[in-house]
Amino acid sequence: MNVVVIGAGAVGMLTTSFLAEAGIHVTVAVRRPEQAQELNKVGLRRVNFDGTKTRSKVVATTSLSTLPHQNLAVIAVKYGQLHTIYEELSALPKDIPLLFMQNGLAHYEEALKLQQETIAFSSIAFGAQVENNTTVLHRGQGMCKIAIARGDKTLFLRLQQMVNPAFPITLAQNAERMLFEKAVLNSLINPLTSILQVKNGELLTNKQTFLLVQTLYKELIDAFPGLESTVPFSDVVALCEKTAANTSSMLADRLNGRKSEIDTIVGAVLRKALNNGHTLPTLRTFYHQVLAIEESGERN
Ligand SMILES: NC(=O)C1=CN([C@@H]2O[C@H](COP(=O)(O)OP(=O)(O)OC[C@H]3O[C@@H](n4cnc5c(N)ncnc54)[C@H](OP(=O)(O)O)[C@@H]3O)[C@@H](O)[C@H]2O)C=CC1
Ligand SMILES: CC(C)(CO)C(=O)C(=O)O
Repeated sequence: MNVVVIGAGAVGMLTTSFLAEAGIHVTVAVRRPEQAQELNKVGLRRVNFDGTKTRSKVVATTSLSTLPHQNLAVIAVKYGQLHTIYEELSALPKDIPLLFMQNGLAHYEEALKLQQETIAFSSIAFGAQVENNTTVLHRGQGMCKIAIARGDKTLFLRLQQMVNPAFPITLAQNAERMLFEKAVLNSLINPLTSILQVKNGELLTNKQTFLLVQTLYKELIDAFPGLESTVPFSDVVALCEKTAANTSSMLADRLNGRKSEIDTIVGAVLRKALNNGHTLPTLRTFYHQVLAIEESGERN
């Protein structure tokens, strides 16, 4: 099987590493020539939770259009970078399934406008952190849920059987609902970790942050009837525990002076709640705090 992964950041490198380990021929499409050169020269290194290292041989390119036919394209750039690749994605053959790995909700409608026959989305409950151009840290084992919004699921069933138990894949039914539930989890974790500059695990171990997570959760379940049964509080705790050592993607953005995904994650949840007549004052405060930090242009 030939798979191209677009974007060799935290999620892209981790996914590439596990796919390559399963015997899949993976090409990574990156935007910086120096990253492509390094990956082609030394391969991709994954540091596992126990400190062991796994090295995979991958092919890296900066040109998506010159690739031979692929069985799947995995899109692992951030939401804010998607607009830079939509044109290239539309130029890919219609029969190449596309798998979008972003957190948040805004990409859902946009991706479905592409011409490809099979469009799938994922909801990731693992942690990944970039160490350098060729090294990724696996920072918490968790499920990669895939939901096929349109098209054929055969390829994803094959993928599910091929990969490593350390990178479990499960198929979900309703892509939009799956993304919403993940956006709720991210709304509980990401803004707080970014504002307070703490790793995910500290949200549980610090009594004050735990209280804030509980307050946010209460607000969310009041606004969305039924949410308590599909995203029980125990899932929030489990995600923080499993990714305890991870720097959330929103904190990673802050530390690297990049614009975060606050609007596609928290902004989207706030807008949905407002449609139900709920303003979510605590979450709204954190939303504006993250935006204010970004607007200040701070550099760490
Ligand atoms: N990190 C995590 O633990 C988790 C992240 N997620 C989600 O996964 C998605 C990806 O996040 P993450 O991996 O952390 O982000 P990163 O910033 O680590 O990676 C994004 C990568 O995309 C690359 N990129 C940007 N534009 C292009 C382009 N035009 N062509 C090729 N590559 C490009 C960037 O390249 P460059 O290095 O050159 O800037 C960067 O390497 C996000 O939506 C995030 O919310 C979900 C769960 C966990
Ligand atoms: C799974 C989790 C919470 C891992 O940190 C994540 O989705 C993120 O960082 O964006």
